[in-house]
Amino acid sequence: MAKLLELRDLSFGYDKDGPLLFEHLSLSVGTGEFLIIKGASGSGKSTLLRLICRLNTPRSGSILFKGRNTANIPPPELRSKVTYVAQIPQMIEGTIRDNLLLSFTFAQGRRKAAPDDATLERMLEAFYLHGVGLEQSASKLSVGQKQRLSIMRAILNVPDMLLLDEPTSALDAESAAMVFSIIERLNTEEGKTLIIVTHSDYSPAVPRVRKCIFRNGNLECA
Ligand SMILES: Nc1ncnc2c1ncn2[C@@H]1O[C@H](COP(=O)(O)OP(=O)(O)OP(=O)(O)O)[C@@H](O)[C@H]1O
Repeated sequence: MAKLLELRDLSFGYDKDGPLLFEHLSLSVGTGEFLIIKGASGSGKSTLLRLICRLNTPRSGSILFKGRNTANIPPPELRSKVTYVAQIPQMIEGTIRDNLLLSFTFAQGRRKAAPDDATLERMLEAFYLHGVGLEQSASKLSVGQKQRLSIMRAILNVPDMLLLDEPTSALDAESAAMVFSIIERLNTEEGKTLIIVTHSDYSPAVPRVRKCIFRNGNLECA
């Protein structure tokens, strides 16, 4: 199986000279894998996702994406291939269309064709955002609606890998099931590699799932 992502002997702590949150952490993720990461609150799950997309910098060790050290990949380029969806959805001031097409306003995103309104509207329906118009202000949406929009925005970016941090934490059971089914299709039909942090009992119905637990600074994967 081709390695897409490799964490090698990674150590990280928030304060330069302070204690380490984890050390000697290694992980290999193959193309098309579906990783679920669980672990107690504060164990370091979000930090790990943030390290992978260069929102944090390791104290030591390296992260390789397609064999390249991510320290040498400019963040916009890396994030167009490895897209992170934060636990607390972030919207820019503007319409829902502005937010969905955000990546296409940057040089990296302009290389891809921006989807038209009809495509965006079909996607809003698929994400149970019926009645939400593209011209509407994004700031007036509920947290659960923003959470779904931020996942849509990440998918529109057409990354190789999606890092989803508790993607359904603000959703009711029905909406959560719908988001998970979309995520599973991305994996099984489009071959996207996924790493999902979740506290839910979610167990995906996909063939290449791997479950990991973050515990005492170690990532234990089945
Ligand atoms: N910006 C920061 N500065 C300093 N410490 C931080 C920062 N962000 C997180 N931490 C600390 O690092 C540890 C790991 O945080 P992280 O958010 O990665 O945990 P988590 O496993 O994702 O938790 P949760 O399940 O509650 O989201 C926690 O002790 C947290 O307080």
